[in-house]
Amino acid sequence: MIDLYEIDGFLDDAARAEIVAELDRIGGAPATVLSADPGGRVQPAVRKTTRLAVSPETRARVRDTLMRRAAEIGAHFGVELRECEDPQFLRYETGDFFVPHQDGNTPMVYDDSRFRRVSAVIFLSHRAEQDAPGTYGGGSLVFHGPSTGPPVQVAAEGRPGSLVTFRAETTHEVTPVTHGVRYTIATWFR
Ligand SMILES: O=C(O)CCC(=O)C(=O)O
Ligand SMILES: [Fe+2]
Repeated sequence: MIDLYEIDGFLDDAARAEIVAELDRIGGAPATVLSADPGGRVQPAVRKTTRLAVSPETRARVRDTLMRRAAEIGAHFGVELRECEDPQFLRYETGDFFVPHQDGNTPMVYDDSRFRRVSAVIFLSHRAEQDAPGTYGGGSLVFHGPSTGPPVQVAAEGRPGSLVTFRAETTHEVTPVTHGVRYTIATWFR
């Protein structure tokens, strides 16, 4: 079973629109992209997305909103969540993706990610089959069931302003974006 805990309207529409406007502004200025390589792309075979450097106020605002729901989210997963990492603001353009991976709490990797208990993704953009301004296509956040069982795949609804949380060891991917720009915020509760 894939255990997802979703909160619709996690960000109200005014807050969501303000964040999108800020991301649109930053997205046009490649110099502000946080990344090791000059193009702002990391490990292109694994992941193609851009992390945007938003203002400290916006980061703090999103983090506060997340922490206000930490007890509720932790109760769902039966774990105590004390803190969350600095939220990452992600921009996926046409062709961008993130291959199946786990965010943490997995025996495969022994690094700081092992302290991640619950992953959280906030959806900011409108999804639409047809290419229309302000929408994106493709870019589904798809969860995969345990490799020991029959193949199970579940896609998040991804309504704008909604939050989806899942155990950090749950395998998930973002399928390639086919048109438009997809913005999400990702963070991890510990
Ligand atoms: O953008 C998303 O929907 C998910 C991002 C993700 O999986 C990650 O940053 O680890
Ligand atoms: Fe992830």
